[in-house]
Amino acid sequence: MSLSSNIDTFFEKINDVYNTSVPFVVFRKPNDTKITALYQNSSALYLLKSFEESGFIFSPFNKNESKILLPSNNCNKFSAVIEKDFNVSKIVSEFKFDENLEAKNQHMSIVQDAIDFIHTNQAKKIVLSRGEKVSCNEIEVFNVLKKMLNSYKNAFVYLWFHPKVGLWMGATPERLISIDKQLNLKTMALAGTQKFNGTLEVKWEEKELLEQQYVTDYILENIKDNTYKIETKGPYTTKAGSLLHLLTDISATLKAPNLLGNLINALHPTPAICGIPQNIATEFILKNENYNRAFYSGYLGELNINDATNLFVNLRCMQIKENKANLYIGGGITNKSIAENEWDETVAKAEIMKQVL
Ligand SMILES: C=C(O[C@@H]1C=C(C(=O)O)C=C[C@H]1O)C(=O)O
Repeated sequence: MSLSSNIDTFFEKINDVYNTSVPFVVFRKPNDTKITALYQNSSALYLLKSFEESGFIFSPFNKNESKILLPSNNCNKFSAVIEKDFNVSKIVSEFKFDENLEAKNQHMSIVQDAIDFIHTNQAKKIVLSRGEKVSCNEIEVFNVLKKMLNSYKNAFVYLWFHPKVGLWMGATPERLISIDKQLNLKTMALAGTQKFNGTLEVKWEEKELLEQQYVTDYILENIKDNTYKIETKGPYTTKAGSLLHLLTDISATLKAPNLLGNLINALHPTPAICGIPQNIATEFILKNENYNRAFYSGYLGELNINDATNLFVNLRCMQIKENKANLYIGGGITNKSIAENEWDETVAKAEIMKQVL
Protein backbone atom coordinates (compact mmCIF):
# COMPACT_ATOMS: atom_id res chain seq x y z
CA MET A 1 0.00 0.00 0.00
CA SER A 2 1.29 3.46 -0.82
CA LEU A 3 0.59 6.39 1.46
CA SER A 4 1.21 10.01 0.74
CA SER A 5 2.29 12.32 3.53
CA ASN A 6 3.73 15.76 3.98
CA ILE A 7 7.45 16.14 3.66
CA ASP A 8 8.21 16.61 7.38
CA THR A 9 6.19 13.51 8.26
CA PHE A 10 8.00 11.69 5.45
CA PHE A 11 11.40 12.36 7.04
CA GLU A 12 10.12 11.53 10.53
CA LYS A 13 8.85 8.20 9.23
CA ILE A 14 12.01 7.31 7.37
CA ASN A 15 14.09 8.23 10.39
CA ASP A 16 12.01 5.77 12.45
CA VAL A 17 12.55 3.10 9.78
CA TYR A 18 16.32 3.72 9.87
CA ASN A 19 16.31 3.38 13.66
CA THR A 20 14.76 -0.07 13.39
CA SER A 21 17.59 -1.14 11.04
CA VAL A 22 15.44 -2.75 8.35
CA PRO A 23 16.45 -2.51 4.66
CA PHE A 24 15.06 0.57 2.90
CA VAL A 25 15.55 2.97 0.04
CA VAL A 26 14.55 6.60 -0.42
CA PHE A 27 14.68 7.96 -3.95
CA ARG A 28 13.63 10.83 -6.19
CA LYS A 29 13.70 10.52 -9.95
CA PRO A 30 15.28 13.21 -12.19
CA ASN A 31 13.27 16.45 -12.43
CA ASP A 32 10.52 15.06 -10.22
CA THR A 33 9.04 16.48 -7.03
CA LYS A 34 7.87 13.15 -5.65
CA ILE A 35 10.07 11.38 -3.12
CA THR A 36 9.41 7.73 -2.34
CA ALA A 37 10.45 5.40 0.46
CA LEU A 38 10.30 1.63 0.35
CA TYR A 39 11.16 -0.44 3.41
CA GLN A 40 11.17 -4.14 4.12
CA ASN A 41 9.17 -5.71 6.92
CA SER A 42 12.14 -7.86 7.93
CA SER A 43 15.91 -7.61 7.70
CA ALA A 44 16.17 -10.53 5.23
CA LEU A 45 18.57 -10.24 2.30
CA TYR A 46 16.71 -11.05 -0.93
CA LEU A 47 18.71 -11.74 -4.08
CA LEU A 48 17.18 -11.20 -7.49
CA LYS A 49 16.13 -14.45 -9.15
CA SER A 50 14.52 -13.10 -12.28
CA PHE A 51 13.97 -9.77 -14.01
CA GLU A 52 10.25 -10.53 -13.88
CA GLU A 53 10.22 -9.86 -10.12
CA SER A 54 8.99 -6.54 -8.76
CA GLY A 55 10.84 -4.30 -6.34
CA PHE A 56 13.86 -2.03 -5.98
CA ILE A 57 16.98 -3.58 -7.48
CA PHE A 58 20.55 -2.78 -6.36
CA SER A 59 23.13 -4.38 -8.64
CA PRO A 60 26.92 -4.39 -8.30
CA PHE A 61 29.20 -3.51 -11.22
CA ASN A 62 30.34 -7.10 -11.64
CA LYS A 63 27.77 -8.98 -13.72
CA ASN A 64 28.66 -12.28 -12.07
CA GLU A 65 27.77 -11.10 -8.56
CA SER A 66 24.31 -11.27 -6.97
CA LYS A 67 21.85 -8.41 -7.31
CA ILE A 68 19.88 -7.34 -4.27
CA LEU A 69 16.13 -6.80 -4.39
CA LEU A 70 13.84 -5.08 -1.93
CA PRO A 71 10.83 -7.09 -3.13
CA SER A 72 7.53 -5.21 -3.54
CA ASN A 73 5.60 -7.94 -1.76
CA ASN A 74 7.84 -7.73 1.33
CA CYS A 75 7.89 -3.94 1.43
CA ASN A 76 5.82 -1.00 2.60
CA LYS A 77 5.87 2.22 0.68
CA PHE A 78 5.18 5.88 1.32
CA SER A 79 5.82 9.08 -0.57
CA ALA A 80 5.61 12.85 -0.35
CA VAL A 81 5.89 15.87 -2.59
CA ILE A 82 8.87 18.19 -2.26
CA GLU A 83 7.39 21.66 -2.61
CA LYS A 84 10.46 23.77 -1.95
CA ASP A 85 14.14 23.46 -1.18
CA PHE A 86 15.00 21.98 2.20
CA ASN A 87 16.32 24.20 4.92
CA VAL A 88 19.67 22.65 5.54
CA SER A 89 22.61 24.07 7.38
CA LYS A 90 24.94 25.83 4.98
CA ILE A 91 27.84 24.88 7.20
CA VAL A 92 30.09 22.56 5.30
CA SER A 93 31.19 19.81 7.63
CA GLU A 94 34.85 19.79 8.50
CA PHE A 95 36.57 16.94 6.83
CA LYS A 96 39.90 15.49 5.96
CA PHE A 97 40.45 13.41 2.90
CA ASP A 98 43.25 11.28 1.67
CA GLU A 99 43.76 13.07 -1.65
CA ASN A 100 47.47 12.71 -1.26
CA LEU A 101 50.29 12.45 -3.71
CA GLU A 102 50.34 8.69 -3.33
CA ALA A 103 46.69 8.36 -4.44
CA LYS A 104 47.39 10.67 -7.39
CA ASN A 105 50.47 8.75 -8.49
CA GLN A 106 48.72 5.45 -8.13
CA HIS A 107 45.73 6.55 -10.23
CA MET A 108 47.92 8.18 -12.88
CA SER A 109 49.98 5.03 -13.09
CA ILE A 110 47.03 2.73 -13.86
CA VAL A 111 45.66 5.33 -16.29
CA GLN A 112 49.03 5.32 -18.08
CA ASP A 113 48.96 1.50 -18.17
CA ALA A 114 45.51 1.69 -19.77
CA ILE A 115 46.69 4.26 -22.34
CA ASP A 116 49.65 2.02 -23.23
CA PHE A 117 47.36 -1.02 -23.42
CA ILE A 118 44.96 0.86 -25.72
CA HIS A 119 47.93 1.73 -27.96
CA THR A 120 48.46 -2.00 -28.52
CA ASN A 121 45.00 -1.95 -30.19
CA GLN A 122 43.52 -4.53 -27.84
CA ALA A 123 40.95 -2.03 -26.54
CA LYS A 124 39.53 1.34 -27.63
CA LYS A 125 38.27 2.61 -24.30
CA ILE A 126 38.66 1.59 -20.65
CA VAL A 127 36.90 3.34 -17.78
CA LEU A 128 39.08 3.48 -14.68
CA SER A 129 38.02 4.50 -11.22
CA ARG A 130 39.23 4.87 -7.68
CA GLY A 131 37.87 5.22 -4.16
CA GLU A 132 38.53 8.16 -1.88
CA LYS A 133 37.87 8.12 1.86
CA VAL A 134 36.63 11.29 3.49
CA SER A 135 36.51 11.54 7.29
CA CYS A 136 33.91 13.93 8.64
CA ASN A 137 33.25 15.09 12.17
CA GLU A 138 29.68 13.91 11.74
CA ILE A 139 27.56 12.56 8.89
CA GLU A 140 23.83 13.07 9.29
CA VAL A 141 22.64 11.01 6.34
CA PHE A 142 19.20 12.57 5.93
CA ASN A 143 20.75 16.02 5.98
CA VAL A 144 23.18 14.93 3.27
CA LEU A 145 20.24 13.51 1.31
CA LYS A 146 18.35 16.82 1.58
CA LYS A 147 21.40 18.71 0.29
CA MET A 148 21.61 16.33 -2.66
CA LEU A 149 17.91 16.81 -3.38
CA ASN A 150 18.33 20.59 -3.30
CA SER A 151 21.47 20.69 -5.42
CA TYR A 152 21.03 17.94 -8.02
CA LYS A 153 17.48 18.30 -9.34
CA ASN A 154 18.06 16.56 -12.67
CA ALA A 155 19.80 13.58 -11.06
CA PHE A 156 18.38 10.35 -9.66
CA VAL A 157 19.01 10.94 -5.95
CA TYR A 158 18.90 8.06 -3.48
CA LEU A 159 19.83 6.67 -0.10
CA TRP A 160 19.88 2.86 0.13
CA PHE A 161 20.44 0.85 3.27
CA HIS A 162 20.66 -2.82 4.13
CA PRO A 163 21.91 -3.92 7.58
CA LYS A 164 23.82 -6.80 5.95
CA VAL A 165 25.33 -4.70 3.15
CA GLY A 166 25.72 -1.09 4.22
CA LEU A 167 24.55 2.39 3.37
CA TRP A 168 24.98 3.94 -0.06
CA MET A 169 23.86 7.25 -1.42
CA GLY A 170 24.30 9.20 -4.62
CA ALA A 171 23.05 11.63 -7.23
CA THR A 172 23.54 10.04 -10.64
CA PRO A 173 23.08 11.79 -13.99
CA GLU A 174 22.93 8.52 -15.94
CA ARG A 175 19.82 6.53 -16.82
CA LEU A 176 20.46 2.90 -17.71
CA ILE A 177 16.94 2.16 -18.90
CA SER A 178 13.32 3.16 -18.35
CA ILE A 179 10.35 1.26 -19.71
CA ASP A 180 6.71 2.24 -19.31
CA LYS A 181 3.45 0.24 -19.52
CA GLN A 182 3.33 0.63 -23.31
CA LEU A 183 6.90 -0.78 -23.52
CA ASN A 184 8.32 2.59 -24.59
CA LEU A 185 11.96 2.58 -23.66
CA LYS A 186 14.39 5.38 -22.85
CA THR A 187 18.11 5.09 -22.42
CA MET A 188 21.10 7.39 -22.93
CA ALA A 189 24.73 7.55 -23.99
CA LEU A 190 26.48 9.81 -21.50
CA ALA A 191 30.23 10.42 -21.58
CA GLY A 192 32.86 13.13 -21.91
CA THR A 193 33.41 15.55 -19.06
CA GLN A 194 34.42 19.15 -18.58
CA LYS A 195 33.86 21.69 -15.82
CA PHE A 196 30.84 23.99 -16.09
CA ASN A 197 32.02 27.58 -16.38
CA GLY A 198 28.70 29.38 -16.70
CA THR A 199 27.70 28.27 -20.21
CA LEU A 200 26.47 25.21 -22.09
CA GLU A 201 27.98 26.61 -25.31
CA VAL A 202 31.28 24.77 -25.07
CA LYS A 203 33.66 23.10 -27.45
CA TRP A 204 34.27 19.36 -27.14
CA GLU A 205 37.57 17.85 -28.20
CA GLU A 206 37.90 14.79 -30.40
CA LYS A 207 38.72 12.64 -27.33
CA GLU A 208 35.35 13.35 -25.70
CA LEU A 209 33.38 13.18 -28.96
CA LEU A 210 34.86 9.79 -29.68
CA GLU A 211 34.48 8.29 -26.19
CA GLN A 212 30.81 9.33 -26.21
CA GLN A 213 30.27 7.98 -29.75
CA TYR A 214 31.53 4.58 -28.56
CA VAL A 215 28.76 4.53 -25.96
CA THR A 216 26.04 5.50 -28.47
CA ASP A 217 27.22 2.89 -31.00
CA TYR A 218 27.35 0.18 -28.33
CA ILE A 219 23.84 0.92 -27.05
CA LEU A 220 22.31 1.03 -30.54
CA GLU A 221 23.99 -2.25 -31.44
CA ASN A 222 22.92 -3.95 -28.21
CA ILE A 223 19.27 -2.91 -28.12
CA LYS A 224 18.50 -3.68 -31.75
CA ASP A 225 17.53 -7.35 -31.33
CA ASN A 226 14.97 -6.66 -28.60
CA THR A 227 13.46 -3.36 -29.78
CA TYR A 228 12.08 -1.51 -32.78
CA LYS A 229 11.39 2.18 -33.64
CA ILE A 230 14.83 3.27 -32.41
CA GLU A 231 15.34 7.05 -32.36
CA THR A 232 18.23 9.20 -31.18
CA LYS A 233 18.63 12.85 -30.22
CA GLY A 234 22.08 14.35 -29.80
CA PRO A 235 24.83 14.41 -28.84
CA TYR A 236 24.27 17.64 -26.93
CA THR A 237 25.78 19.21 -23.83
CA THR A 238 24.13 18.48 -20.49
CA LYS A 239 24.89 19.75 -17.00
CA ALA A 240 25.34 17.49 -13.97
CA GLY A 241 26.11 19.56 -10.88
CA SER A 242 29.29 21.51 -11.61
CA LEU A 243 30.15 19.33 -14.62
CA LEU A 244 29.16 19.09 -18.26
CA HIS A 245 28.81 15.88 -20.25
CA LEU A 246 27.90 14.90 -23.80
CA LEU A 247 24.55 13.16 -24.04
CA THR A 248 22.60 11.29 -26.71
CA ASP A 249 19.01 10.40 -25.79
CA ILE A 250 17.90 7.07 -27.21
CA SER A 251 14.30 5.88 -27.39
CA ALA A 252 12.75 2.69 -28.76
CA THR A 253 9.94 0.20 -28.15
CA LEU A 254 10.56 -3.15 -26.51
CA LYS A 255 9.29 -6.04 -28.67
CA ALA A 256 7.77 -7.94 -25.69
CA PRO A 257 7.65 -7.46 -21.90
CA ASN A 258 9.58 -10.67 -21.19
CA LEU A 259 12.62 -9.25 -23.03
CA LEU A 260 13.44 -6.84 -20.21
CA GLY A 261 16.07 -9.11 -18.60
CA ASN A 262 17.77 -9.74 -21.97
CA LEU A 263 17.90 -6.04 -22.59
CA ILE A 264 19.38 -5.14 -19.19
CA ASN A 265 21.99 -7.86 -19.58
CA ALA A 266 22.78 -6.67 -23.09
CA LEU A 267 23.28 -3.09 -21.90
CA HIS A 268 25.16 -3.42 -18.62
CA PRO A 269 28.03 -2.60 -18.35
CA THR A 270 28.00 0.03 -21.11
CA PRO A 271 31.23 1.68 -22.31
CA ALA A 272 30.24 4.73 -20.21
CA ILE A 273 31.48 2.84 -17.15
CA CYS A 274 33.39 -0.16 -18.56
CA GLY A 275 34.87 0.03 -22.05
CA ILE A 276 35.24 -1.34 -25.57
CA PRO A 277 35.45 -4.28 -26.09
CA GLN A 278 33.50 -5.09 -22.96
CA ASN A 279 35.22 -8.35 -22.01
CA ILE A 280 38.74 -6.99 -22.39
CA ALA A 281 37.91 -3.75 -20.58
CA THR A 282 36.25 -5.69 -17.73
CA GLU A 283 39.30 -7.91 -17.39
CA PHE A 284 41.61 -4.88 -17.35
CA ILE A 285 39.46 -3.16 -14.71
CA LEU A 286 39.23 -6.19 -12.40
CA LYS A 287 42.97 -6.83 -12.70
CA ASN A 288 44.30 -3.29 -12.43
CA GLU A 289 41.99 -1.17 -10.30
CA ASN A 290 43.30 -1.93 -6.84
CA TYR A 291 40.01 -1.74 -5.00
CA ASN A 292 36.54 -3.25 -5.28
CA ARG A 293 33.94 -1.18 -7.16
CA ALA A 294 31.17 -3.05 -5.29
CA PHE A 295 27.92 -1.22 -6.21
CA TYR A 296 29.63 1.78 -7.84
CA SER A 297 28.89 1.73 -11.60
CA GLY A 298 26.34 -1.01 -11.07
CA TYR A 299 22.69 0.01 -11.43
CA LEU A 300 19.70 0.58 -9.23
CA GLY A 301 16.04 1.51 -9.33
CA GLU A 302 12.45 0.41 -9.70
CA LEU A 303 11.97 -2.95 -11.37
CA ASN A 304 8.44 -3.74 -12.61
CA ILE A 305 6.78 -1.39 -10.13
CA ASN A 306 3.30 -0.42 -11.43
CA ASP A 307 4.31 -2.01 -14.76
CA ALA A 308 7.25 0.34 -15.14
CA THR A 309 11.01 0.00 -14.77
CA ASN A 310 13.39 2.91 -14.06
CA LEU A 311 17.03 1.97 -13.65
CA PHE A 312 20.01 4.29 -13.19
CA VAL A 313 23.77 3.75 -13.28
CA ASN A 314 25.25 4.13 -9.80
CA LEU A 315 27.59 7.12 -10.33
CA ARG A 316 28.47 10.13 -8.17
CA CYS A 317 27.89 7.86 -5.21
CA MET A 318 29.42 7.02 -1.86
CA GLN A 319 29.25 4.43 0.85
CA ILE A 320 28.84 5.77 4.37
CA LYS A 321 30.27 4.00 7.40
CA GLU A 322 29.89 5.91 10.65
CA ASN A 323 31.63 9.23 10.04
CA LYS A 324 33.52 8.16 6.95
CA ALA A 325 32.36 8.52 3.38
CA ASN A 326 33.95 6.37 0.72
CA LEU A 327 33.57 8.19 -2.60
CA TYR A 328 33.74 6.37 -5.94
CA ILE A 329 34.87 8.22 -9.05
CA GLY A 330 36.11 7.33 -12.51
CA GLY A 331 36.51 8.40 -16.10
CA GLY A 332 36.92 7.02 -19.61
CA ILE A 333 40.42 6.44 -20.98
CA THR A 334 41.19 6.42 -24.71
CA ASN A 335 44.35 6.68 -26.77
CA LYS A 336 43.98 10.48 -26.54
CA SER A 337 43.92 10.56 -22.72
CA ILE A 338 46.50 12.41 -20.63
CA ALA A 339 46.98 10.79 -17.22
CA GLU A 340 47.07 14.03 -15.23
CA ASN A 341 43.84 15.31 -16.85
CA GLU A 342 42.15 12.03 -16.00
CA TRP A 343 43.18 12.48 -12.36
CA ASP A 344 41.79 16.04 -12.41
CA GLU A 345 38.51 14.69 -13.79
CA THR A 346 38.12 12.32 -10.84
CA VAL A 347 38.92 15.19 -8.44
CA ALA A 348 36.15 17.27 -10.06
CA LYS A 349 33.70 14.36 -9.83
CA ALA A 350 34.55 13.79 -6.15
CA GLU A 351 33.70 17.46 -5.51
CA ILE A 352 30.05 16.72 -6.41
CA MET A 353 29.77 14.61 -3.26
CA LYS A 354 32.10 16.62 -1.05
CA GLN A 355 29.81 19.60 -1.60
CA VAL A 356 26.94 17.84 0.19
CA LEU A 357 28.89 16.27 3.04
C1 LIG B 1 32.61 6.89 -14.54
C2 LIG B 1 31.96 8.00 -14.22
O1 LIG B 1 31.24 8.74 -15.13
C3 LIG B 1 31.10 8.32 -16.46
C4 LIG B 1 32.27 8.70 -17.26
C5 LIG B 1 32.33 9.91 -17.90
C6 LIG B 1 33.59 10.33 -18.64
O2 LIG B 1 34.50 9.52 -18.76
O3 LIG B 1 33.68 11.48 -19.10
C7 LIG B 1 31.21 10.77 -17.92
C8 LIG B 1 30.03 10.36 -17.42
C9 LIG B 1 29.82 8.97 -17.00
O4 LIG B 1 29.44 8.21 -18.08
C10 LIG B 1 31.91 8.53 -12.82
O5 LIG B 1 31.24 9.54 -12.60
O6 LIG B 1 32.52 7.92 -11.93
